[in-house]
Amino acid sequence: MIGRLNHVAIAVPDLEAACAQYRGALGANVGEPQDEPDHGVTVVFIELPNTKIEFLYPLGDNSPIAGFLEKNPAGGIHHICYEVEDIEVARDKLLAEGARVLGDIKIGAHNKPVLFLHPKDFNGCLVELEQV
Ligand SMILES: CC[C@H](C(=O)O)C(=O)SCCNC(=O)CCNC(=O)[C@H](O)C(C)(C)COP(=O)(O)OP(=O)(O)OC[C@H]1O[C@@H](n2cnc3c(N)ncnc32)[C@H](O)[C@@H]1OP(=O)(O)O
Ligand SMILES: [Co+2]
Repeated sequence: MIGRLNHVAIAVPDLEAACAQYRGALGANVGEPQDEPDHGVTVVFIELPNTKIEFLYPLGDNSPIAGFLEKNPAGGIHHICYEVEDIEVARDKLLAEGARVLGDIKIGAHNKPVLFLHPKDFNGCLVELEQV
Protein backbone atom coordinates (compact mmCIF):
# COMPACT_ATOMS: atom_id res chain seq x y z
CA MET A 1 0.00 0.00 0.00
CA ILE A 2 2.56 2.70 0.94
CA GLY A 3 4.78 3.81 -1.90
CA ARG A 4 7.54 6.41 -2.17
CA LEU A 5 8.77 8.51 0.73
CA ASN A 6 7.25 11.88 -0.13
CA HIS A 7 8.89 13.93 2.63
CA VAL A 8 10.49 13.99 6.05
CA ALA A 9 9.18 16.86 8.21
CA ILE A 10 11.29 18.77 10.71
CA ALA A 11 9.66 21.12 13.22
CA VAL A 12 11.92 24.15 13.64
CA PRO A 13 12.00 26.87 16.33
CA ASP A 14 13.33 29.48 13.86
CA LEU A 15 12.19 29.05 10.26
CA GLU A 16 14.39 31.78 8.79
CA ALA A 17 17.51 30.44 10.51
CA ALA A 18 16.75 26.85 9.42
CA CYS A 19 16.29 27.95 5.78
CA ALA A 20 19.50 30.01 5.84
CA GLN A 21 21.42 27.09 7.34
CA TYR A 22 20.21 24.58 4.75
CA ARG A 23 20.74 27.05 1.89
CA GLY A 24 24.19 28.12 3.17
CA ALA A 25 25.90 25.30 5.05
CA LEU A 26 24.17 22.49 3.12
CA GLY A 27 23.82 24.17 -0.28
CA ALA A 28 20.23 23.01 -0.47
CA ASN A 29 17.46 24.08 -2.83
CA VAL A 30 15.16 25.79 -0.30
CA GLY A 31 11.67 26.87 -1.35
CA GLU A 32 9.59 29.79 -0.12
CA PRO A 33 7.49 29.72 3.06
CA GLN A 34 3.84 28.80 2.48
CA ASP A 35 1.22 29.41 5.16
CA GLU A 36 -1.17 26.50 5.67
CA PRO A 37 -3.83 27.90 8.02
CA ASP A 38 -5.97 24.76 7.77
CA HIS A 39 -3.07 22.83 9.26
CA GLY A 40 -1.79 25.48 11.71
CA VAL A 41 1.69 25.58 10.19
CA THR A 42 3.93 27.48 7.83
CA VAL A 43 5.91 25.05 5.68
CA VAL A 44 9.04 25.32 3.56
CA PHE A 45 10.00 22.46 1.22
CA ILE A 46 13.58 21.55 0.41
CA GLU A 47 13.85 19.55 -2.81
CA LEU A 48 16.31 16.64 -2.69
CA PRO A 49 17.14 14.30 -5.57
CA ASN A 50 15.14 11.44 -4.01
CA THR A 51 12.61 13.10 -1.65
CA LYS A 52 11.83 16.35 0.16
CA ILE A 53 12.40 17.87 3.57
CA GLU A 54 9.49 19.83 4.99
CA PHE A 55 10.26 22.49 7.56
CA LEU A 56 7.31 23.14 9.88
CA TYR A 57 6.77 26.28 11.93
CA PRO A 58 3.70 27.00 14.07
CA LEU A 59 1.00 29.23 12.52
CA GLY A 60 -1.80 30.63 14.67
CA ASP A 61 -2.77 29.91 18.26
CA ASN A 62 -3.69 26.23 18.03
CA SER A 63 -0.87 24.81 15.97
CA PRO A 64 -0.67 21.00 16.26
CA ILE A 65 3.10 21.29 16.44
CA ALA A 66 3.21 23.74 19.37
CA GLY A 67 3.29 20.92 21.91
CA PHE A 68 6.04 19.15 19.98
CA LEU A 69 8.24 22.27 20.01
CA GLU A 70 7.59 22.80 23.73
CA LYS A 71 8.89 19.27 24.34
CA ASN A 72 11.66 19.68 21.76
CA PRO A 73 12.74 23.36 21.93
CA ALA A 74 15.66 22.80 19.54
CA GLY A 75 13.25 21.25 17.00
CA GLY A 76 13.27 17.72 15.65
CA ILE A 77 11.96 15.24 13.13
CA HIS A 78 8.20 15.59 13.35
CA HIS A 79 6.74 13.12 10.81
CA ILE A 80 7.37 11.09 7.71
CA CYS A 81 5.05 11.13 4.72
CA TYR A 82 4.46 8.10 2.50
CA GLU A 83 2.63 8.22 -0.81
CA VAL A 84 -0.48 6.11 -1.43
CA GLU A 85 -2.59 5.63 -4.54
CA ASP A 86 -5.97 5.89 -2.83
CA ILE A 87 -6.13 7.60 0.56
CA GLU A 88 -9.71 6.50 1.32
CA VAL A 89 -8.82 2.85 0.72
CA ALA A 90 -5.75 3.35 2.92
CA ARG A 91 -7.80 5.05 5.67
CA ASP A 92 -10.45 2.32 5.67
CA LYS A 93 -7.84 -0.45 5.80
CA LEU A 94 -6.01 1.23 8.68
CA LEU A 95 -9.23 1.89 10.64
CA ALA A 96 -10.24 -1.75 10.13
CA GLU A 97 -6.90 -2.75 11.64
CA GLY A 98 -7.46 -0.53 14.67
CA ALA A 99 -5.07 2.30 13.82
CA ARG A 100 -5.99 5.79 14.99
CA VAL A 101 -6.50 8.19 12.08
CA LEU A 102 -6.06 11.75 13.38
CA GLY A 103 -8.92 13.99 12.24
CA ASP A 104 -10.23 13.80 8.67
CA ILE A 105 -8.63 13.61 5.27
CA LYS A 106 -7.52 17.15 4.41
CA ILE A 107 -5.87 18.86 1.47
CA GLY A 108 -2.15 19.18 2.26
CA ALA A 109 0.68 21.45 1.16
CA HIS A 110 0.88 19.83 -2.30
CA ASN A 111 -2.87 20.29 -2.85
CA LYS A 112 -3.26 16.54 -2.45
CA PRO A 113 -5.38 14.68 0.14
CA VAL A 114 -3.45 13.79 3.29
CA LEU A 115 -4.13 12.08 6.60
CA PHE A 116 -2.16 11.43 9.77
CA LEU A 117 -1.78 8.27 11.89
CA HIS A 118 -1.16 8.41 15.62
CA PRO A 119 2.55 8.06 16.51
CA LYS A 120 1.78 5.62 19.31
CA ASP A 121 0.42 3.16 16.74
CA PHE A 122 3.50 3.36 14.52
CA ASN A 123 6.56 2.85 16.68
CA GLY A 124 6.53 6.37 18.09
CA CYS A 125 6.54 7.91 14.62
CA LEU A 126 3.86 10.28 13.36
CA VAL A 127 2.96 9.02 9.87
CA GLU A 128 1.38 11.13 7.14
CA LEU A 129 -0.10 9.58 4.01
CA GLU A 130 -0.45 11.65 0.83
CA GLN A 131 -2.46 10.53 -2.19
CA VAL A 132 -0.52 11.11 -5.37
C1 LIG B 1 0.29 21.54 5.37
C2 LIG B 1 0.19 20.09 5.62
C3 LIG B 1 1.56 19.48 5.75
C4 LIG B 1 1.75 18.48 4.61
O1 LIG B 1 2.76 17.77 4.61
O2 LIG B 1 0.90 18.51 3.69
C5 LIG B 1 1.78 18.83 7.09
O3 LIG B 1 2.53 17.92 7.26
S1 LIG B 1 0.90 19.52 8.41
C6 LIG B 1 1.79 18.89 9.86
C7 LIG B 1 1.13 19.35 11.12
N1 LIG B 1 -0.09 18.62 11.38
C8 LIG B 1 -0.10 17.53 12.17
O4 LIG B 1 0.89 17.12 12.73
C9 LIG B 1 -1.45 16.84 12.33
C10 LIG B 1 -1.32 15.54 13.10
N2 LIG B 1 -0.78 15.78 14.42
C11 LIG B 1 -1.57 15.76 15.54
O5 LIG B 1 -2.77 15.53 15.49
C12 LIG B 1 -0.87 16.01 16.87
O6 LIG B 1 0.37 16.63 16.63
C13 LIG B 1 -0.60 14.70 17.67
C14 LIG B 1 -1.92 14.04 18.05
C15 LIG B 1 0.27 13.75 16.88
C16 LIG B 1 0.15 15.08 18.94
O7 LIG B 1 -0.61 16.00 19.66
P1 LIG B 1 0.07 16.82 20.85
O8 LIG B 1 1.29 17.53 20.37
O9 LIG B 1 -1.01 17.63 21.48
O10 LIG B 1 0.69 15.82 21.88
P2 LIG B 1 -0.02 14.71 22.72
O11 LIG B 1 0.33 14.94 24.14
O12 LIG B 1 -1.45 14.47 22.37
O13 LIG B 1 0.84 13.46 22.18
C17 LIG B 1 0.50 12.16 22.54
C18 LIG B 1 1.82 11.40 22.54
O14 LIG B 1 2.39 11.44 21.22
C19 LIG B 1 3.70 12.01 21.30
N3 LIG B 1 3.90 12.82 20.10
C20 LIG B 1 3.34 14.00 19.80
N4 LIG B 1 3.76 14.44 18.59
C21 LIG B 1 4.62 13.49 18.14
C22 LIG B 1 5.41 13.34 16.97
N5 LIG B 1 5.39 14.30 16.00
N6 LIG B 1 6.17 12.25 16.81
C23 LIG B 1 6.20 11.29 17.78
N7 LIG B 1 5.47 11.34 18.95
C24 LIG B 1 4.71 12.45 19.10
C25 LIG B 1 3.72 12.85 22.55
O15 LIG B 1 5.04 12.98 23.00
C26 LIG B 1 2.87 12.00 23.46
O16 LIG B 1 3.65 10.92 23.91
P3 LIG B 1 3.76 10.63 25.49
O17 LIG B 1 4.68 9.44 25.60
O18 LIG B 1 2.33 10.37 25.94
O19 LIG B 1 4.34 11.89 26.09
CO1 LIG C 1 3.85 16.78 6.01
